[in-house]
Amino acid sequence: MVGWRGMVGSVLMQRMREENDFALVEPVFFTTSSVGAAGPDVGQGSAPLLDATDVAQLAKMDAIITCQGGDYTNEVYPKLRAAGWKGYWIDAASALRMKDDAIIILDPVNMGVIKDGLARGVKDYIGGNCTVSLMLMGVGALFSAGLVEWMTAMTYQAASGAGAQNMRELLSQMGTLHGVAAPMLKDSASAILDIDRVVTDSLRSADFPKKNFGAPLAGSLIPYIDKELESGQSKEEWKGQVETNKILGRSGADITPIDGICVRIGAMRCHSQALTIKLKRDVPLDEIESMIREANDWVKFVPNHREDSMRDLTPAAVSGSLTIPVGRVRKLNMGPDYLGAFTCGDQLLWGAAEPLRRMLRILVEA
Ligand SMILES: NC(=O)C1=CN([C@@H]2O[C@H](COP(=O)(O)OP(=O)(O)OC[C@H]3O[C@@H](n4cnc5c(N)ncnc54)[C@H](OP(=O)(O)O)[C@@H]3O)[C@@H](O)[C@H]2O)C=CC1
Ligand SMILES: N[C@@H](CC(=O)OP(=O)(O)O)C(=O)O
Repeated sequence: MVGWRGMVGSVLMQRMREENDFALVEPVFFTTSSVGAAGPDVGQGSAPLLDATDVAQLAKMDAIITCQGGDYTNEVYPKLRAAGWKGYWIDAASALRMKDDAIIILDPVNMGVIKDGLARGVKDYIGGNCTVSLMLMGVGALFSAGLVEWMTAMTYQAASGAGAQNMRELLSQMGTLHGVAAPMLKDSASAILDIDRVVTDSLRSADFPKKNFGAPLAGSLIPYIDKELESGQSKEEWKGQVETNKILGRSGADITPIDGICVRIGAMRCHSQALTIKLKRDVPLDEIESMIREANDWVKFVPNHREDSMRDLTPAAVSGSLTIPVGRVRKLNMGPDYLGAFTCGDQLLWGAAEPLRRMLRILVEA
């Protein structure tokens, strides 16, 4: 295990402990920074941490799970394969995702693709982009049933997707804004436009804490995630179509067009998405509801009512859980084959750590 103490890695460790996964394997812990320090005790005693760049040590492993990030993958993976290592590489980073002989893992949606990969001797199993995985956990059944002609996903992505430092910075920004307004908030007679003015001045001030995001997020939003591409899409937006189709095992003429605009908002660790789905035919809403409900054990269909939506379809309700609520499901004004939906999910769980630990189980149980 590499990258086990970072943010994604810590969630992975927590889930593996909860599910007693460590009892099934002989875990060996690596580090890029603290070689020789005591490794975690996951029920088999603690051993000194090994060097995560030592190819000879890594090559002794049957499988490597890494949450260390794309730079690490790009540095170490080619050396390991060049040294003849034939083990399984399970990775949270995007670096190898679109490689021809890599499978993007989301087993409740694409177990068939994973099993086919194992049978063909594929050795690289990579976690998908968080928004893509969370969307497919919610409405993947409609894709699998061949009902989707195209889809747009307009996202509302949490600070955690940008990293641990960004979660801290979001809270610092919130604190700063509250700080400038606090004296006036205490005075119930103060004018709301005066409060708004000091808050806006603070958002625009050079001192506002934005080193990590590069822009205010609290009290604002950031309509761009990941790198800029020549297509006009951000890289996060580009991933929507290529990764969804790859997860579903579709290529060439079978590809379903997907596009949208990805936006960072001030949630902590849950990504939300507003979906517009062009159906290939007019499917009754009760059939759509059944398909979504029955797709997997984690999806939760939320009736399209105000109270249910406010209670169950929010980052506050979902954070820290594996539940994927799908709600606001209704036919849009454009016609009976246009479906609207809203979904939300913890991007550190189904969006990052959970598919990795489940892949390890699939290997152990194969
Ligand atoms: N953030 C996200 O939402 C998602 C991230 N990913 C992928 O996972 C990768 C890892 O992301 P993330 O977990 O956010 O990265 P982190 O920055 O939290 O952790 C990465 C590494 O930093 C090192 N590190 C140094 N100082 C500390 C410290 N004080 N506490 C913990 N770790 C420390 C650890 O390596 P060491 O022990 O070797 O020092 C750790 O494994 C990303 O690069 C991305 O590719 C994938 C999906 C979602
Ligand atoms: N890009 C995602 C997080 C992430 O790590 O995605 P990917 O695994 O595709 O690089 C976000 O910022 O919310």
